[in-house]
Amino acid sequence: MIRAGIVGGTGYTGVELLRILALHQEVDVAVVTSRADAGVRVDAVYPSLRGYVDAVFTAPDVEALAACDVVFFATPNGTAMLMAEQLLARGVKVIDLSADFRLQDAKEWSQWYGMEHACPDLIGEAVYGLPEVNREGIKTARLIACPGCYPTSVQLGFLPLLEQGLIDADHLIADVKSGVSGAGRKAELATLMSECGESFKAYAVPGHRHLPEIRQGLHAATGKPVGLTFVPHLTPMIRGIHATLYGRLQADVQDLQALYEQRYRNEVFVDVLPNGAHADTRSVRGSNRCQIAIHQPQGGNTVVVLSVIDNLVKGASGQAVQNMNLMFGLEEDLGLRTVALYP
Ligand SMILES: NC(=O)C1=CN([C@@H]2O[C@H](COP(=O)(O)OP(=O)(O)OC[C@H]3O[C@@H](n4cnc5c(N)ncnc54)[C@H](OP(=O)(O)O)[C@@H]3O)[C@@H](O)[C@H]2O)C=CC1
Ligand SMILES: CC(=O)N[C@@H](CCC(=O)OP(=O)(O)O)C(=O)O
Repeated sequence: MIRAGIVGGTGYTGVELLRILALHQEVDVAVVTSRADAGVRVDAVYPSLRGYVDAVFTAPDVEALAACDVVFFATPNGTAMLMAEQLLARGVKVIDLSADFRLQDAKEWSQWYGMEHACPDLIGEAVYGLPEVNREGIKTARLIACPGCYPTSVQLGFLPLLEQGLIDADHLIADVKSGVSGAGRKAELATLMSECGESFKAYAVPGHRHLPEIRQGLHAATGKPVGLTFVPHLTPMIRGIHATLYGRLQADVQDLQALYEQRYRNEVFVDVLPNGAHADTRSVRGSNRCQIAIHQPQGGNTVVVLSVIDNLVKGASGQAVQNMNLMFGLEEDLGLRTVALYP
């Protein structure tokens, strides 16, 4: 059995990791941390896990975590980078759900995240955990930087077109909506029901910290810097990301549908919907799938891609477990064979 540790087990991505790993036949959750709930049983905080997780929250402690085979960081940005080096030195694999190792340029990371990086030397070693792009690198990695939720939906949606050079990479638009669990479990005015319920708004239009991450991934796909307008929105739903992506075709493409089906034909977690479909977040809720629909309105030269994920699953904890499966030579979908909750 793989001994797993979770730092930040009381947060939304932490409890989602617990939900998935509770039924993963190759994993034993050995350590789960919370500073606020140290000493409290996991199933006392989350009764949904009664009978599935027999563990008590402990304060984060490198010695206890070093006894694990793999440690997931489901913590705010700036936390994993303080412990990753020590754990790696002790032979522990690290899967970081936060943004600490996502950007390859430490200076750019500091500008967007407003802090100095604690271990810039490790950034080059980290493998960006998007299996549909980096599967081979993930298999041999010691340190995984899990993609952000918005970046997962946007990259999977744009990749087939950019890899083939079919759209103008200087003028990409990603208009993306997120449910409120994307903001985490901590109390915040903006995510109170009376603030965000019955309402809908864009935010961070001048620049969101996922912009450089998306640009980095799309640059790698197309081989040159991309021009991207990314506008995130907060919607009054709990889970889900809906990305509406726009690109200007610069070549005559016979069959966009076939292009997407071909690109993702071997991807168990990317589902290209039939021609003319409209993807909805409800159909991926609780599952590790990204569903994609492709449109070319009125046969013009603008392509519209709809890409949906559950931010807590394919956008975070499910993708983290997908990465773990690859790192440990397991079947990629072990523990992740779930059908979305509906309605
Ligand atoms: N929510 C989402 O949809 C997604 C989130 N992410 C990223 O995943 C990470 C976790 O997000 P989320 O679960 O939403 O966050 P939450 O705010 O819901 O949970 C954070 C967790 O981290 C713990 N924690 C906070 N500060 C520290 C610290 N300094 N040291 C150790 N533990 C700490 C908290 O417990 P305690 O304070 O008791 O220790 C809590 O368990 C973030 O980096 C987020 O950006 C990525 C993709 C999607
Ligand atoms: C709705 C909402 O508030 N979403 C978050 C996305 C946070 C997130 O998941 O951030 P990382 O992927 O970088 O860790 C935000 O915009 O800050």
